[in-house]
Amino acid sequence: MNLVEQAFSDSLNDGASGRSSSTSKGQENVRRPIHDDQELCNYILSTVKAPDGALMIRESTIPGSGSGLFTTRDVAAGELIFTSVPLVLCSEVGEQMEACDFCFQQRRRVIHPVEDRLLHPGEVMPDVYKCKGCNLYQYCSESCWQRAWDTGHLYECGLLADASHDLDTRMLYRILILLRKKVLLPEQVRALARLAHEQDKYEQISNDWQKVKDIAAEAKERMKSELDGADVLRLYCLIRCNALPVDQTSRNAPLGTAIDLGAAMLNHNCEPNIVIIFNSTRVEVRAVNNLKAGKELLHCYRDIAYDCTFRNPRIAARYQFKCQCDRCIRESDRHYEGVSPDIEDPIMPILATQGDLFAIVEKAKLRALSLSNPFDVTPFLAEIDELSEEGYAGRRWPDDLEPLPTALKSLAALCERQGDIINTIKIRVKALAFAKCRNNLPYSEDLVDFVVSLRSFTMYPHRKVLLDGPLPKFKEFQDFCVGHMCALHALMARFYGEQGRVTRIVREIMHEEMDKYHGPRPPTRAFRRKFKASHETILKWAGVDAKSWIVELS
Ligand SMILES: C[S@@+](CC[C@H](N)C(=O)[O-])C[C@H]1O[C@@H](n2cnc3c(N)ncnc32)[C@H](O)[C@@H]1O
Repeated sequence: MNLVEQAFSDSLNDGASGRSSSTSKGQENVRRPIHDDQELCNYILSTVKAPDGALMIRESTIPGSGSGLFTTRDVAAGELIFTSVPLVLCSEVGEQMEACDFCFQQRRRVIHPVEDRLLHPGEVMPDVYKCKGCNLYQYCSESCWQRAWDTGHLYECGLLADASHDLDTRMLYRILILLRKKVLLPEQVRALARLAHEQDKYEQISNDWQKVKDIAAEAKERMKSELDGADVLRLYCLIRCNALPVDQTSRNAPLGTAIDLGAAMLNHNCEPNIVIIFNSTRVEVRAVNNLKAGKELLHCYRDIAYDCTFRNPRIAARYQFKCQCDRCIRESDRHYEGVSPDIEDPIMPILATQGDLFAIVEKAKLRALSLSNPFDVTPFLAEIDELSEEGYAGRRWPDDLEPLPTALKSLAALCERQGDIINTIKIRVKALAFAKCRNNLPYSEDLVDFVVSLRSFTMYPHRKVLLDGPLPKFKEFQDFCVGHMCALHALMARFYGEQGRVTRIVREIMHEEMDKYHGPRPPTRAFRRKFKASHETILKWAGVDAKSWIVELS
């Protein structure tokens, strides 16, 4: 074992009062809390950039959840709390993946990955560059590949033949090789080794414990690690508990995963008070609410837009805890209210409908992508309606309950691909009106897509369909578009900061839109009145109740 591996192993075993029961029988494995080790806390806090003394690691306010990260100053909504550069990053790979394993620029959204602008209609990104050695990792360009090679890929490339596509497994390979080649520093790996791992819970509860052990054993072999097999297994559990999705949109399609010491101190709540944005490879943590000094910073680990029936099993499987926050309790209670007495447990039929809704979208995708068939969205919308009628354990599926809004958004995206702009807008209006929470990243991303499609519609006032269809008038679409642009800009400033790249892009298109607009200026009362009336007309046209989507323009 080299010095770095030794430091890692010593710290893994020093952080616990004993080894895992699987490695040293009879000894209980109790992890020493991070907040009890001031030196470690100081080191972790030194890895993040925050105003002096603005953060603190203490015992979490969530019972039984160990340590947590707290702000020691008042923070306003939208303010940057800290930034950091992760210790290790690892990108998704595979046919559909476009993530660059060096710079992690977001290529899968309507915003250009590096230039400060939206993509032009039909604009496609250049092809990704695949490493010729491993034929696995992908890069934006040869120069990104070269930089990735120089900073570590050269050590792992030759060991990755037929390697797993699973992200956690590749993160494990990568960390093992960085330890072996002493790319990480001893103080970094000492802190890494002290992160939560929940190995005992995995071992007792997880159905795939044998698989977990096999993956760790294969990783040790493949990466020629000299760490003890038990330490490699612990490292794998630790990755699963702490890896942060590299996701600039929170739409469940991360570009990869990252281990960041500061972010690894954040505990989970389904109604988070912070948001994490990846700006290329940099982690940016912002407040979503005004936070008083002394408040614990809480992040939603995953699936924020989804309901607890979908979100909780995924969180439990990965992080080994059952979330008991107020939102989970509210959502769970709702499923039991008003259920017919002959239904023993409403959860099973609800899960079945969730699956069926996803299946309709898959069918629509196949249909839309098949060359032989012109795509008509109507039968799929009808199927969704039919399923919704009784799908909520014999009652009507609630409009705001996922995956209904997501299914509609997916159908709208298919319509957009086919150039069916009217249905794109109509279905998107419906999906956004059904959104349950309008204070999170996935919603802001949906709003970006929405205003972009609206803009492409309002750009052409003489479009035939606007002149003779039974549609709201062009002016009403314009009021609607300008109002939503303003709402989007305010939301972006909160998530990305006033000077964030995405906020600047949105601001620019908002100004372009306003330059063409001849009505009263937002946010005057006259504009707000006009916007409200046009909003109601368009929602009615899309078949939704105006009260279901009220936009406050400030
Ligand atoms: C990324 S770490 C967060 C820091 C961790 N609390 C620590 O002491 O190192 C994730 C782990 O924290 C714990 N945790 C986070 N949020 C929790 C919650 N809401 N309820 C219970 N445990 C939680 C779980 O053990 C989870 O695997």
